[in-house]
Amino acid sequence: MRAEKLMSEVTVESVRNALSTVKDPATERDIVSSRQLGEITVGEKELRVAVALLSPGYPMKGTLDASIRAALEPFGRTVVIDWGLSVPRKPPRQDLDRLPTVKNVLAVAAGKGGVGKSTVSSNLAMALQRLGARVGILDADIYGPSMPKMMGPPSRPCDKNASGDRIIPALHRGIPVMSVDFFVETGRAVIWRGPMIHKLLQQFLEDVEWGELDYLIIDLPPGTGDAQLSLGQLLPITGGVMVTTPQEVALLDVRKAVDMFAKLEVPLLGVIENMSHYRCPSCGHVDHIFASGGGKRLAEELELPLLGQLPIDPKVSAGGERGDPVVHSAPDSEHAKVFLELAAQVALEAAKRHATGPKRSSLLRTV
Ligand SMILES: Nc1ncnc2c1ncn2[C@@H]1O[C@H](COP(=O)(O)OP(=O)(O)OP(=O)(O)O)[C@@H](O)[C@H]1O
Repeated sequence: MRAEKLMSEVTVESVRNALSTVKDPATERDIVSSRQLGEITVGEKELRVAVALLSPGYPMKGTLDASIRAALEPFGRTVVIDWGLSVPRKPPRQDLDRLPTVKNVLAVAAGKGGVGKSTVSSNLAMALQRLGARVGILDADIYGPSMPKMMGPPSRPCDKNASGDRIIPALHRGIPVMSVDFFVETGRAVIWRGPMIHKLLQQFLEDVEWGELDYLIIDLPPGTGDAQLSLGQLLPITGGVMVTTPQEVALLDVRKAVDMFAKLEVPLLGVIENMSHYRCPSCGHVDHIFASGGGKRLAEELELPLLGQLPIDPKVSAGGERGDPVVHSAPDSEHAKVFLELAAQVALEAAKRHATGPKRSSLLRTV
């Protein structure tokens, strides 16, 4: 009798009510008010619900799946969940909305040069794309642009639009890329003062047809210079990720870079430790060539997540040299898996940032 009564009450509304108790584990918000719940279809024997995940490769999908099934269990029907992806957008800010079609801006930074920031940027972009997100890359490393080389030959070069008033970015492996490299003769040095860098970056943001993107990844120059200052002023950055190697000498410079982000009021999403260790392919022995645990200690000190620890791997550097990031050249390899997990963590932290009320970059005045 009880079961019959319950059966007769299965409506779209009752299913929605049941799901309003389900919280997304990343944000702690219920999936109805956060608009993650889509279409509900009530069948004779089946309940079908569409649910959007907030980040690609969402690491807590299993927990959310179990909560939804538990909430719908009393209806006594087979539950089918159609998963989708709906990356939340950075909060609109009229005065700084230079990129209305871009949902999130992620800045990849490093305290010092050569720690693998560009390697991380290129593989992070490829990994987010592989996980289903729409991604672009802005190479803001004005003095040492390496993104076009690392991403391989373009399928479409950077060009002007038909009316000549907008820039169409180059397309590398399906990813729109803008870089100063497109405008400087090979082998020539860029010797620019701060105002010129500011103007160029402003153009890269305002005059480029980026299209609809979930994430625009900015490959920053190392250290604390003009490009960081300009970007902090020009647009709201969802978050920065700090790439470091494990040794103390690299960490000293990271702390300065972290301080700059704080002054620019750009939130940091976490720390990535690159060249964390080397695993011998023959015997499996793990060597910590550049000391061990520095990234973890730094993350703890800054109270930030350690987003990933990337091993030293000749395939990773060979991929960069060849212009074929390992996530693209060997997508099912162990090395690619590390980058895919890292990308999922970065995207998760960006999504959480929206739920917990992001800080906004305003700055410059207070620097
Ligand atoms: N995990 C890794 N395993 C092996 N080689 C790596 C790894 N990460 C980076 N490299 C290599 O280290 C060198 C420096 O990397 P990359 O150019 O990405 O550093 P960067 O921090 O962007 O440098 P820059 O100061 O020029 O901006 C490159 O030759 C790259 O291929």
